[in-house]
Amino acid sequence: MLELRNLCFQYPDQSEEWRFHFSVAAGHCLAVRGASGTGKSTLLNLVAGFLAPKSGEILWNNQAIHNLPAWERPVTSVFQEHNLFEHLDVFTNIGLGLHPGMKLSCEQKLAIEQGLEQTGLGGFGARLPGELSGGQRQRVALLRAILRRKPVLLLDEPMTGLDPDARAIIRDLLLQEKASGITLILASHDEEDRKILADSNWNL
Ligand SMILES: Nc1ncnc2c1ncn2[C@@H]1O[C@H](COP(=O)(O)OP(=O)(O)OP(=O)(O)O)[C@@H](O)[C@H]1O
Repeated sequence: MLELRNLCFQYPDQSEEWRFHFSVAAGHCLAVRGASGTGKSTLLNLVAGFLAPKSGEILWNNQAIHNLPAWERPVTSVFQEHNLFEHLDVFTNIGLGLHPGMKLSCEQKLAIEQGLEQTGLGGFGARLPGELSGGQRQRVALLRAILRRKPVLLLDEPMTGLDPDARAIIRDLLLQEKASGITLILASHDEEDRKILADSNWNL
């Protein structure tokens, strides 16, 4: 279970203060709702470890994780800026998420190939990100996050720019992740996505 206990955050020199207090069970999805600028990305950045809280705790299975650096947390994220390496092909972009030196097992290589097929990107492994559409880049970023197999997946508007077919593929993928026990936090403006994926909501 992921738990935020009285987590308090404020940007330096800003008056607004956020307070988060909720829990999400393993295999469940919490949707974060709120208008633009209300703090959805801020919340995800706190859980990911890219921002430090003023006070409060983040726990994973009752162990405090808020003092751990981002790379040691049981968390992976897909943010709006896809953060793909532009000079590396799709396969390498995904592979580097699994092993920073690209020392991949046969199973991992197979999982990347299968993931590409499953997300409609079969045969795209050798392309550079600049040779993909926005929606295709989004799928690569999602696949990279999913294949890292971290217990918590943070998603900031993961469906933005996807056509209905790609959207359905990604929704199915995320439902599969939930069914396999992955915990999701989803920031999304889209009510249908939230309806299909979320088990609970946090309103900002
Ligand atoms: N680094 C920062 N320093 C100061 N203020 C910031 C910083 N980043 C974001 N903010 C402010 O914090 C508030 C929340 O921003 P955040 O990006 O979390 O909103 P959001 O709900 O994700 O918005 P959107 O839906 O538009 O992505 C906004 O008012 C924003 O201007």
